[in-house]
Amino acid sequence: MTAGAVADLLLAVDGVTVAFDGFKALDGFSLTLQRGETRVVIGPNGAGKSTLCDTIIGRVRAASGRILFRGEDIGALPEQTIVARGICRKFQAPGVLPTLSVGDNMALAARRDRRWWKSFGFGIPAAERTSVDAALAMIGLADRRDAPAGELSHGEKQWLEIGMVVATGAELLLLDEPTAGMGPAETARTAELIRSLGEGRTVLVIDHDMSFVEQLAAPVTVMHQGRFLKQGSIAEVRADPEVAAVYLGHTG
Ligand SMILES: Nc1ncnc2c1ncn2[C@@H]1O[C@H](COP(=O)(O)OP(=O)(O)OP(=O)(O)O)[C@@H](O)[C@H]1O
Repeated sequence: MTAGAVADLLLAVDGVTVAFDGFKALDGFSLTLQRGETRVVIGPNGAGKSTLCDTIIGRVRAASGRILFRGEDIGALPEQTIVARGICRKFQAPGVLPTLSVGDNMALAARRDRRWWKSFGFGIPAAERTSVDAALAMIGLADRRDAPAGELSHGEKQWLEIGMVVATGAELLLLDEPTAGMGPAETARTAELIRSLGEGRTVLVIDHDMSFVEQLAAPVTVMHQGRFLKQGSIAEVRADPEVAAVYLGHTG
């Protein structure tokens, strides 16, 4: 690895093992992410993808191995501290507050001062308003700003939540099955949205919808039984017989 590559290294999952009652959900798993990279992690059910996200964000503890974010070991930090350092996770199910407006959901996510309940209702700082406006425009919901978030379609709620993850200002975004429950048109729009996140963000996407993964046009890491199996373009992993045997063969 060159000196530049080391300087641009944002996340290193280094030989991480996570055991649940002796069962290894992650088994010496390693992965590195460069700043500005979008990476897709795929693998069959139970491969350990969600456990990987849980471990990065501090919800699950590794029995061994290290997780380095910006070169610092975050493996023992509480989830809140990890989030404050710049990692944000979007879960499969949308977690927007349905009675609040689309704009207010976004404003909450954008608040740097987490004591929002003290200041909410007294207006939001100009810088945060700008990031709220930018995030609403990015997800294509600027004209729904005043609508209660509960009135959005399933896909729109997922996009709002992706926008909220972006509005937090986190440098590393973990997107866990962002197309769950979506049809083809919404899936295509989601791929476009994630591609538009561009250079400024580092994004780790977990999914097993192969048409979505193809549309993301990002490097793919394949997991199997908690272990690293392969890495490459979607075309490369699709053509790999070992991958086909454990995963693609099952999905057609
Ligand atoms: N809290 C837990 N306690 C016990 N076993 C768990 C726990 N969490 C996950 N596992 C097991 O660890 C393995 C990996 O699960 P994980 O959810 O990470 O896989 P996944 O690749 O995300 O699967 P899916 O695609 O089905 O979401 C599975 O066998 C699962 O049953």
